[in-house]
Amino acid sequence: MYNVREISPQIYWIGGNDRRLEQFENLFPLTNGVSYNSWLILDEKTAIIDTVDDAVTDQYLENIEHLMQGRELDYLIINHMEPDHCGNIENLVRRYPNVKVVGNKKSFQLFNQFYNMDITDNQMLVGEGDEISLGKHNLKIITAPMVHWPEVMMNYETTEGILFAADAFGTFGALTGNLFDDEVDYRNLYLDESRRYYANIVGKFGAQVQSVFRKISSFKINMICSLHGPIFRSDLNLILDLYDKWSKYEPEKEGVVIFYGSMYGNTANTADALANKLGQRGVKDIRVYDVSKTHPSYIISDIWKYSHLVAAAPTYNMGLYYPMDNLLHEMAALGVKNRKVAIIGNHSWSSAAQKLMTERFSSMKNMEIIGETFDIKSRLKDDEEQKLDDLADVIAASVLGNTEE
Ligand SMILES: Cc1cc2nc3c(=O)[nH]c(=O)nc-3n(C[C@H](O)[C@H](O)[C@H](O)COP(=O)(O)O)c2cc1C
Repeated sequence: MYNVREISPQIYWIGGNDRRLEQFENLFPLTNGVSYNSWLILDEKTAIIDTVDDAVTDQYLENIEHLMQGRELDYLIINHMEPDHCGNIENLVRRYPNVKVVGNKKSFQLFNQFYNMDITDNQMLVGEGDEISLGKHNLKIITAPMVHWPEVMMNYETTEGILFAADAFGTFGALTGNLFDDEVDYRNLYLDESRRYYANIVGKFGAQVQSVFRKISSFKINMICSLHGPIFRSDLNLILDLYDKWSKYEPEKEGVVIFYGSMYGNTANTADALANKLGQRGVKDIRVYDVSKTHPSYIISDIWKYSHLVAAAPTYNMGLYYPMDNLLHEMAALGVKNRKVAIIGNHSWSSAAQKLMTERFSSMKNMEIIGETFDIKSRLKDDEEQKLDDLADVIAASVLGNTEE
C-alpha cells in the first residue's frame, strides 16, 4: 500500500519509517525508530529530492510509482550522499534511465566510492546559487559543506519558501502520521531526540552550521524539510533558535549534569550526595548519570543543554575508568566547549583519574574548572563532608548567579 502525503501544492512526502533499527549509524540507540524523508515535486518537470535507506525500499518505490502515474523523472537531487539517503539512487536510475542526477563533484566522487553503477551520463553538476526550474517551482542550491558531510547541499524552493535542509534540523524518532510540527507535541515528543541527534551527529560542525545560517538569512522560509523527522511550518523559530544556540555551543539552560563512573558505589554515593547538596542550595535542573549505564549519546545531549558539568570517576589501572574515558573522548571529538566543570576523582592506592580528567577538560576550549578538585580515597567519609559542601557552594553560586543575571 502506498503511503504518501502532499505537504504543499505539487510537493509530496514519499519517505518511510524504520522502527526495527536498533542503533542509528550502528552507534546511537533508537527507542522509537527513525524516518527517512524524501520529497517528490510533480510540476511541469518532476524531481525527487534525496532517496531513502535500503530498509524502506519497497515502500519507497511503491510511493513513487503511485504518484508518478507513468511520468518520467526529470531530476534526482542528491543533497546528501550518505547511504541512509542514497540506498535508492541505483534503483531510480534503473527505473528512469534518462533522469538527471543532480549533485556536486564531491557527491559524485562519494557515489562512485559507495556504489558500482556508472551514472556518468546522468550526472548534472551544480554549485552554490545554481537554480533548477521545474515550472512553478524553482530550486536554488545552497552548499552546506560539513553539515555534516563534505558534499552536503540544501535547496531553497523559491515559490513556497521551503528549505530542503538535508540532515540539518533532523531528529531520531519515526513519524506518526502527524507530519508537521503543529500536528505533534513536538516539544514533548521530539525535542530531546532532536538535541541528541544534533549534539552527537552534527555537534562537531557548529561553525559550518553558522555559515549556513549566514547564507540563508535573507531567505523567507515558510517550511523546513529535514531528512529525518517532522516538517517545521508553524514554530520555525523554535528549531532555528536552538540550532543557533547549539551551533555556538551555548547552553540552553542553567543546570548541572553530574556524570560518574563507579564500580563499588562509592563514587556514585559522592555524586548523589553532591546532587542532594545542590538541590538543597536551590539548584533546579540537576541531571545525574552513571556512565556505565546510560549511553553516552544521552549524556552528551544533556551536556549540550546545560551550563555546568560534574565528572566523577575512579582510577583504573593507573588510567581513567574506561566508560568515563570514552565519554570524555567523545566530548573532545565533538568539540564541546563553554561549560563550567567540577571534577572528583577516586582511588585506593595510586591516583590518576583526577589528573587525567583535569587534563582532558583543560584540552577542550573554554571549559572552566570550578571549585576545588579533590580525590576520594575509596570512600568519602562523614568527616570529609566539608569538601563536598565547599564544592556544592561554588557550583550553586555559579549556577544561581547566572540564573539571577
Ligand atoms: C581493575 C581495577 C583497577 C584499579 N586500578 C587502580 C589504580 O590503578 N589505582 C588506584 O588507586 N586504584 C585502582 N583501583 C581501585 C579503584 O579505583 C578504587 O577502589 C575506587 O575507590 C573505586 O571507586 P568506586 O567504589 O566508586 O567503584 C582499581 C580497581 C579495579 C577493579
